[in-house]
Amino acid sequence: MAVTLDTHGDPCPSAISTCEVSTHEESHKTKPVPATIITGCLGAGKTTLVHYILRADHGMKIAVVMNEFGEEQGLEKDMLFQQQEETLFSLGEWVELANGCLCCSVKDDFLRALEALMEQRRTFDYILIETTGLADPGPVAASLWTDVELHSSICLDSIITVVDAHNLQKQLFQHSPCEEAERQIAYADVILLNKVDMVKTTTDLSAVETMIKAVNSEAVILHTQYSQVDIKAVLDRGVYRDAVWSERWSEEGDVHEGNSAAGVRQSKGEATQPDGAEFSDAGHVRHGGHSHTDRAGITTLTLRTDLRIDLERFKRWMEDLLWDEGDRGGGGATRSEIYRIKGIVGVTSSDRPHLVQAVRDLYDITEAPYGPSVDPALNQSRVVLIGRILDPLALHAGFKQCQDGSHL
Ligand SMILES: Nc1nc2c(ncn2[C@@H]2O[C@H](COP(=O)(O)OP(=O)(O)OP(=O)(O)O)[C@@H](O)[C@H]2O)c(=O)[nH]1
Repeated sequence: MAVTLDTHGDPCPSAISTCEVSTHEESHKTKPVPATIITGCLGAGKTTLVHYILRADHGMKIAVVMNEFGEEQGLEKDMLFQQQEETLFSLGEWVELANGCLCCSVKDDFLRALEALMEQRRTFDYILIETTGLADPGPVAASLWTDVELHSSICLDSIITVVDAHNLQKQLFQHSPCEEAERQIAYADVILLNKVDMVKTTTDLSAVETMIKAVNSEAVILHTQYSQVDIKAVLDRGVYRDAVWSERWSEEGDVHEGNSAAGVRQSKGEATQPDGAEFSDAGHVRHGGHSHTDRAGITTLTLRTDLRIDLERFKRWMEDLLWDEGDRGGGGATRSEIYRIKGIVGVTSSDRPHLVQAVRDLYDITEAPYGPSVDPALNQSRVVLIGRILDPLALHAGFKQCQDGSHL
């Protein structure tokens, strides 16, 4: 179906097709496949939600499109499969998009990936699109509508924003806010107010809810722990089935190419740090530098080693990174700000890989229950740091001090 565009380039409401969830028995050729966008700040619980949906008993095969920062590529999938005893029964396809945020620099890749995915449409009934924590969901949603080819085969179902109840206040108001937190809330049809277990009092929780409502009073707000939610609340909501969506987005000025706030911010943030630095440390720490520089100056740095990690030293290093407010790693004003850490590390005390997670000041290191994986890539420890003012030399040096002499 061709999309009729109005004078602003927005599809006319009358041109929007309806969609229903298809099943294997029904024709995959004719019905558009519903797609839900899952967005939310770094570490809010988006992947936890994707995993939860993949394990749930909804009878659908799900294709997952995951947008990660370049050097994170493969890590989420490895972490997922380290934690699952069996293949996830509802996983249809898994697509990863790296090297940027799909709301801006990988938008073309995103559309191409969706087109390629649709060639496999018999293998799934539903699409989940997980954005990076820094994505603006507006352009992502808009591109699902404005791509003529895709529009006939995929229909946007809803936008789910996962909010970290423990960190929202910092993300919205502190000196280094998650720039997109507000937009992600603004676009949400459903907000999972997640990590409620980490909020001490009901008064604190109400305050967080008030902050959300100040940005978006229309969205359905659901309180969750580990993103556990009634599946019907997040899949096949059909929010955009009859939605007059163009009014909403044209008012916010996001759909027009070359005129969007996202486009302006994208150019501002490029190359704020030197890229591609290669580090060699007796052949063990093999790669450094970073790949993606975010619009807000947020970068990623991947640390790798094929030496085993001393867990106690590693924990101390993490605590220094996450908790030390003092003069560490370059000192004073240039101190790194770490928002998110993910990793898989081989440790001296166990043959199983350990999964590392940190969100701002909280971290968690757990032994993988079903490892070690046969994946040769896991003969290497990988720790991905996402933050601002990352100092590669200081961080590599700190990571090196956690390493033991023995190889993985
Ligand atoms: N205490 C607590 N921890 C949670 C909850 N939900 C998720 N987590 C933990 O928070 C960490 C981050 O969760 P993820 O699902 O990876 O977050 P994400 O939004 O996908 O993170 P990015 O992809 O980096 O933006 C993990 O260690 C989760 O186990 C929750 O409700 N309570």
